[in-house]
Amino acid sequence: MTYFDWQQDSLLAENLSVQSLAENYGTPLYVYSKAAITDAFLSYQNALKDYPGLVCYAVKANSNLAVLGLLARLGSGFDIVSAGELDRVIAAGGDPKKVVFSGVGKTQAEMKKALEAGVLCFNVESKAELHRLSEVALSCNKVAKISLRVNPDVDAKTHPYISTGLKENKFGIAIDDALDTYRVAAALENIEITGVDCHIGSQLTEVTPFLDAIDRLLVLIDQLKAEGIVLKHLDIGGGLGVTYQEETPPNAGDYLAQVIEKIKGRNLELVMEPGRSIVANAGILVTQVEYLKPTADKNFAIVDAAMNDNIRPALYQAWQAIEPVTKGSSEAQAWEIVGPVCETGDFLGRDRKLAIEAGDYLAMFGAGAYCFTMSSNYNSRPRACEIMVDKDSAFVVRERESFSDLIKGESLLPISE
Ligand SMILES: Cc1ncc(COP(=O)(O)O)c(C=O)c1O
Ligand SMILES: N[C@@H](CCCC[NH3+])C(=O)O
Repeated sequence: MTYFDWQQDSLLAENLSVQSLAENYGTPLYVYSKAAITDAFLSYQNALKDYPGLVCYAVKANSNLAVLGLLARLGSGFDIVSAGELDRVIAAGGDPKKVVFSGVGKTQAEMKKALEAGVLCFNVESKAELHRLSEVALSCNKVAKISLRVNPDVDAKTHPYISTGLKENKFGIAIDDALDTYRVAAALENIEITGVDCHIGSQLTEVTPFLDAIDRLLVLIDQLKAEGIVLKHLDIGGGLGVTYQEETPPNAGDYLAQVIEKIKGRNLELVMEPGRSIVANAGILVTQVEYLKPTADKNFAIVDAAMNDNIRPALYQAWQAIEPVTKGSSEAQAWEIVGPVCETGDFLGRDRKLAIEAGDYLAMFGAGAYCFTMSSNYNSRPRACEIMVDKDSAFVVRERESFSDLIKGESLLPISE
C-alpha cells in the first residue's frame, strides 16, 4: 500500500488532499501517515512471530508523542539516548521495562532516572561508563542490567557521518577489548550482564554488513560462555535503510529472516532498534513556493521551508524527492529548491526538474525520520506544525511554534545606570 499517492494530479496523504492540508494548517507542515507507521512496525513485529524478540523503536528518528504513543500501543519497546527521550516514552504511555538506553555520554542523573524507571537494559559504550553505572546503581540500591555495545569494525557502506561500526568511530567498545570489558563488568557491584549490542550505522542497503557484525558477536558470545558469562539477548541495533531515490534495501522480514537463520538454536532473545525504516517514508514535509528567481546561472525556487526544518540535504547532501502536490500544466525546468535561511548551504534539493509557479505547494518525501527531530530555530524560525493523518482525519500532533515559544526562558538584563 502507498500512503502518499496520486489521485489524478493531486497528492493524497491516506485519503486526504495534501493541498487542502497545506491550506488548512499552513506551511511548512509535516504530515505523517498513521497507517504507514503501523505497517512498517508490523513488518518487524510479524517477522518475530516464531522467534522471541523485542522491537525497540529508535526514538531519535521521530520523537513526536503521537508517533511514540502509536508504537507503544502496538507493543513496541524503545531505544533511547537521553533522559529527555525516556520522558517522552513515558509521557506517550510507553513501558520503561521495554526500553534500552544507548549513547556514549550518559550522565549520572540520566542513569539514576533510567534505573528508577526500571529500563530493560543499558547499552554500555565504555569501561568508564561501566564503572559510573555500577556506582550510580549502588547509590540508589538498584541493579543495572547491561549489554556492551561492541564496535565490530565492519564497514556499513553508508555515508561516513552515519557509519558507526568502524574502529575509528567514537561508538562502542572495540571488539578486541570486549572480552576484557565483560570480565570487568562481571566483577562490578550492582551490574547484571544480560546481553550484547552493536549498531554499525544507518541507511544500510545490504544485509551483508549486518551479518558480518553478527558473526563477530557470535564468536564473542561463545568466548564468554566458555568463561561462564551466558548472555540472554543479542541486540542488533537499527540501521536498515529505506528508498529515498533508487536504493533497494531489503525489507524488514527478509532481513530478520537472515538474522534469525544465523542465530537460531542459540537461545538468544533478539532485540533490535530500528528508527528510519519505521518512520522515514511515513512522512512528508510540505512547503510553499514563495518566489521564483531565475538567474543567468541557475533557477532558484525559494520556498518557506529551510535547512532549519530539514537539515539532511545540507548535512549529508541527502537526496529526498520533491514534487508539487498538485501537478500543473506549466513546463518543467531545473530548479534549486532553497529556503529563506541566510546560509549558502540552505537547500532542500538541487537541480530538480519541476513544473512550478510561485504559490505552489511542494512535498518533500522521506521526511518522517531525522527531519523534524533535527530541526532548529535558526534565524528565529518557529518550528513547523506536525499533523498525523488517519484515513479521512487529520490531527495536529504538534502545534506550529509561536514567538513566545522562541523566546521561552530568555530575559533581558536588568537596566543599570
Ligand atoms: C544506537 C542506535 N540505535 C538505533 C539507531 C537507529 O538507526 P536507524 O534509524 O538507522 O534504524 C541509531 C541511529 O543510527 C543508533 O545510534
Ligand atoms: N540523522 C541521520 C541518521 C543518524 C543516525 C543516528 N544514529 C540521517 O538523517 O540520516
